[in-house]
Amino acid sequence: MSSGPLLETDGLVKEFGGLVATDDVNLSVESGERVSIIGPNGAGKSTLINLITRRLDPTAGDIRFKGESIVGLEPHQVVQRGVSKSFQTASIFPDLTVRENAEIASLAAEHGEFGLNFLTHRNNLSAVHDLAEETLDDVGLLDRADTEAADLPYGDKRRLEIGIALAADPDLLLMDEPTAGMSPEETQSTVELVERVKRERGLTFVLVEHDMEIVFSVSDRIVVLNRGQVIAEGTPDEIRGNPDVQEAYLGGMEI
Ligand SMILES: Nc1ncnc2c1ncn2[C@@H]1O[C@H](COP(=O)(O)OP(=O)(O)OP(=O)(O)O)[C@@H](O)[C@H]1O
Repeated sequence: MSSGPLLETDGLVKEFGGLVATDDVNLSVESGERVSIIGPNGAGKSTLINLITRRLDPTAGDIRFKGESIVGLEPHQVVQRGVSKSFQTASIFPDLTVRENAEIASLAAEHGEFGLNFLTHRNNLSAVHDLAEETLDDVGLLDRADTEAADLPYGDKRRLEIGIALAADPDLLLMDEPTAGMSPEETQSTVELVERVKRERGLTFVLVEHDMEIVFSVSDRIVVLNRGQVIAEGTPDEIRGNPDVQEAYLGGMEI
């Protein structure tokens, strides 16, 4: 394992037809760092995340995790290397209980493409059980462990999604708009959850988020994308007053 950044993109480009969604992005995330990616609609934030998780193939450039290129890997292999993604993905199995969902997530990270054979053995795998239990406790769902996931209220489902991502015990957690569609109360409790996990697990994360209050409260560093390019990066204080950032958001939100 190298002593360089945990995650590094090098000249990363993604084109869709004639549209350049990611334009020569050089992103670097140190272990233990919390980085938020912001930018107006269509700036390329989700594309960048999907490139890192290998849901999309880059047109050019490289992505290194722990010093090794991951561009040739399948999505599940990236998870096994230690990258988890939460939100905006249908990661929950609705017919299974909350606990089973968390256990499957830890199994999947351990074993890669999982099959039913792992499910039948899950009760013997105490490490998997313990990690799932600990994770449900972290996300405040332990008392609902035996509930079918489909029966959870919306906010709890989103917490379970975080739990599923954490149950893989990731070195890097990617979060794409964790509070989208949430009520103010659910948003508040998700922010508290992210802050607690940040504190207790010392997790490295990359967050895509429109809500500036959240971004400014949880980030060590903010990277601003506009039309696929990084136009600014810095601490929350540096970004708040940056004229290029204000310009990119003109007509959009005040930050
Ligand atoms: N699969 C795709 N095929 C074609 N164009 C795409 C595809 N995915 C994204 N795009 C385009 O790439 C650009 C960047 O989109 P992306 O979703 O990454 O932006 P974003 O910053 O996440 O936006 P938002 O804040 O609205 O979610 C947009 O112009 C979008 O229309």
